[in-house]
Amino acid sequence: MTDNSPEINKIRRRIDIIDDSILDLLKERIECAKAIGRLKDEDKRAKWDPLRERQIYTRLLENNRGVFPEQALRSIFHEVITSCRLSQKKIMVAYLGPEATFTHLAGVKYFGHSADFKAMESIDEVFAEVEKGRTTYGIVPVENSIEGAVFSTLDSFMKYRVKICGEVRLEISHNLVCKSGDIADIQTVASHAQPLAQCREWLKKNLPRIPTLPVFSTSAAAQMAANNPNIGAIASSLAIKTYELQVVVKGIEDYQGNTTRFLIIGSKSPEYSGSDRTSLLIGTIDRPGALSKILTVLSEEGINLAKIESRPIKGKNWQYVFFLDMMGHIEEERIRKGCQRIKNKCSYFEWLGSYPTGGEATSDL
Ligand SMILES: O=C(O)C(=O)C[C@]1(C(=O)O)C=C[C@@H](O)C=C1
Repeated sequence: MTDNSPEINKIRRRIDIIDDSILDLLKERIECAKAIGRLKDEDKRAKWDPLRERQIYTRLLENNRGVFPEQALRSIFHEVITSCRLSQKKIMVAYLGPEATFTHLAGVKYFGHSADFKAMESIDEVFAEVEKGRTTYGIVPVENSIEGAVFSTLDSFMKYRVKICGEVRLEISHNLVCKSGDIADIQTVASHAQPLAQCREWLKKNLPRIPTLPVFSTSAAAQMAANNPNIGAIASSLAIKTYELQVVVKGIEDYQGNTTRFLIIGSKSPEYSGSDRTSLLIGTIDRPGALSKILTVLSEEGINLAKIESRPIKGKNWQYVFFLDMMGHIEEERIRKGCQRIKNKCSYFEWLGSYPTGGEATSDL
């Protein structure tokens, strides 16, 4: 028992009353959300309303006027709103497992702690799970700021019928871990191919004679390290706790600000939110200048192209598809018109979805 001054005890009683009021208000809020959920059911309307959610954050941050730490305020209301949304409709999210991968971390960041998560063994299986309707959503990595595109994700869009529903950015820091925490015990470094590539220079300099072993996820590597004292793993901070490992060296990535962008996939894209991205998958007609004609449409319609990526079509040598990301929502006239004009100039056209932009990358959870 600490011996507190009467002043401290008085303020603590005040804090207890405030916490109880916050809890009462949270209970009242979730009941309101459930009531809206029932009304939306009657009208067969989507539960998720990204525009309304964005308005809530904007209003609260404005009213806060910088008093409560902004990032913390966002995180608190993110948990509150996702929990209210989940009270209207339970969701299950498939992710590239096992537990504690960076994709799992990104999923928790996006959907909050109240969602149910299901670990899959490959990106392909995450897509299959969503397409078959066995989970409401899936989350997959799509690009890294250092290594570029995640090809298996792009290729899966050609194979499965799913829609993009959202995006989330996570700043990634890699840790070298092993069972003892002693670098001298490490005879092999295991990880997913991307983290191994992102730490290539560090490994070459600090562990020059130690072979690397690519495995299907950072968590699989962490699991191997937990079972074998001579295996080091490059893994997330969540994996250290989950698999009871010791940190050898923190932050071994070759470049700072290493950020991965993840996509949320589902059966239906959300409505206009006021700050959206639209993704397309197109095949161009094999004619000189075909791609430049498409880019001209974008500039004529005043559409901002955020990204373009090409992928070879499997089984058709030297033929390519393009993944295009543009700023705006398909419900906006200029995007709808731009897409229609692009469609007329393509051999293949698929709208992959329009969804709220992910904002700043953060590593906090
Ligand atoms: O306002 C609504 O439409 C709600 O369903 C409530 C609520 C919320 O908790 O504030 C929950 C889900 C929606 O995505 C938006 C907001």
